[in-house]
Amino acid sequence: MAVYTHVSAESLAAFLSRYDVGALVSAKGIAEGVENSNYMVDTTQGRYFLTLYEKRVASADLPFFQALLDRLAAAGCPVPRMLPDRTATTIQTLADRPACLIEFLPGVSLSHPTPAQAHAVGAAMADMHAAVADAPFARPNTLGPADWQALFASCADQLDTIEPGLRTRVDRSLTDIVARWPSDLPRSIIHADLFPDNVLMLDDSVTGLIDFYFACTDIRAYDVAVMHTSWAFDATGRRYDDAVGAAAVAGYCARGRLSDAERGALPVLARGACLRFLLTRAYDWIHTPADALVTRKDPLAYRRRLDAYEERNLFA
Ligand SMILES: Nc1ncnc2c1ncn2[C@@H]1O[C@H](COP(=O)(O)OP(=O)(O)OP(=O)(O)O)[C@@H](O)[C@H]1O
Ligand SMILES: N[C@@H](CCO)C(=O)O
Repeated sequence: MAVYTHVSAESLAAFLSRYDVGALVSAKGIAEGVENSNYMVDTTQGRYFLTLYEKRVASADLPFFQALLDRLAAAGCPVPRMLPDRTATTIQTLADRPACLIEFLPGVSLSHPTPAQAHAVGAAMADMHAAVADAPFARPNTLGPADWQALFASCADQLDTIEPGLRTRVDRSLTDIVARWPSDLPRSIIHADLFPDNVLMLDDSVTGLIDFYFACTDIRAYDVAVMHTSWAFDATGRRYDDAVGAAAVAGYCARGRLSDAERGALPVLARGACLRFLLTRAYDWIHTPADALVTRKDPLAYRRRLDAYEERNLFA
């Protein structure tokens, strides 16, 4: 359960009193998620989402996320805006953490998406990219290829405790992927983490794109690759669903465009995505304190995906 920071009812009521959102009725820690502490907050006027930002979100980046969400919402993308209080302050401090009150969106995250649902998500990603095409703000990717070596070094000694041979396995792919990483593909602001648990859906419609806290300026097709790695496999990374993977890419191309060069790069971009999530999951696996109320995500689910992308071209 991702509640690292506990907020007392008294401090939450005082926090809410800065907003025109009514009075606190109830608040519940949200079990999903591993990065931040999240609460679903009900007031006398409605339902809101409260996020306290933890380790991987730098408070200096919050104005970027706020501007991005405002821009996407203005363009009609289904994203939750960060709400301003009565003094127009959006980024607050609560329980010694940066914190924001956020719009609550309807929908549920899928565990077993169908091709039609994956198609809808691909299309929503293309709309998102179009909405930020000329955005006047940017953020570097702090979990891109230039960072993987340091991330690897920070957990290399313990990787074999997760699975014998994992250190050598990761090292081999890391060197090869970084050497092949494309440098000339179109870049834009990307979500960089559009997993099924970061998309809310009702039937085949996308009702929410959430969790933009890894959004950054990077290779646009990398976003498509991240989506493919997370939507086209089951949670364990053992079972690949070609129809779902193909539908996600087709949905993207129905509303956006992938050049031949972007398409040709998808296999190496997907391998890079696998490495990124394998490494952050491994880091968390090793460093999450035993008493943290969080379910650690399995790094091996991404080692298996990495194997699959290295065995054959899943975009052919
Ligand atoms: N604005 C929102 N409206 C409704 N539900 C939301 C909203 N934001 C998040 N949720 C719900 O809360 C869950 C956790 O949120 P989120 O994914 O942002 O957490 P996180 O800790 O940043 O996690 P992770 O990076 O692991 O995905 C989501 O899976 C979703 O069910
Ligand atoms: N979506 C990521 C968590 C954010 O880094 C994962 O499933 O590993």
